[in-house]
Amino acid sequence: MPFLFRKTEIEGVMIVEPKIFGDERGYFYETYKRSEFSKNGISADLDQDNQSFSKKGVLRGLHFQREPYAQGKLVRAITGKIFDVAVDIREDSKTFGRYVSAILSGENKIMLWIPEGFAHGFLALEDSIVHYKATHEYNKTSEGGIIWNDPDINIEWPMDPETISEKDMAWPTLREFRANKYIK
Ligand SMILES: Cc1cn([C@H]2C[C@H](O)[C@@H](COP(=O)(O)OP(=O)(O)O[C@H]3O[C@H](C)C(=O)[C@H](O)[C@H]3O)O2)c(=O)[nH]c1=O
Repeated sequence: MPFLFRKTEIEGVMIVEPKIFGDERGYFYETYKRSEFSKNGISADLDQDNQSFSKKGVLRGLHFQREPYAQGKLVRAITGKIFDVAVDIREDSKTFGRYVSAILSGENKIMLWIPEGFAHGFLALEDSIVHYKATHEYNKTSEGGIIWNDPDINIEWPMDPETISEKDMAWPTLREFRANKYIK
């Protein structure tokens, strides 16, 4: 079994633990396998790969793309350590506005699967290189965001962020986002 899939407290969000093959040279492991992921209900249509480097203390997010460009994401830290967060913004979800967090690191090699309909962000607990696969390609005009310290979501970040982009500081709260969505 090359992967162990574990459910989380939010329907659809999965922790994925790869099987690491270590030997005297180092290690090898599969980071994605269409057949295994599809069997476990994870989309096979991963259209884009991303990689970003974040210095310790950088917070990126909380981002999403609106339909029909909503992105499911398979996130992992290649090096360093991040506090990864997925916020359920699926209007009809019983866990709307709730979040799941996971520590992803080069050391633990754990991946987080985040389905479409979530806002995603992370805080770099160390200098970190993050790689993620996404189910739709980047579509700038459909980009949206929620402010990282939304009081209703109340994410318990493990440390205060040191660097947040101007764009990320300007996102609305989830409550404001929902209200604006219904203003025609
Ligand atoms: C996301 C993206 C960005 N870009 C360009 C646009 C900007 O000129 C530059 C930096 O983009 P941005 O500041 O949005 O990068 P992040 O803050 O890391 O955004 C990501 O952060 C959180 C954690 C996510 O989950 C999203 O995938 C993504 O929004 O890369 C592209 O060319 N393609 C892309 O797919």
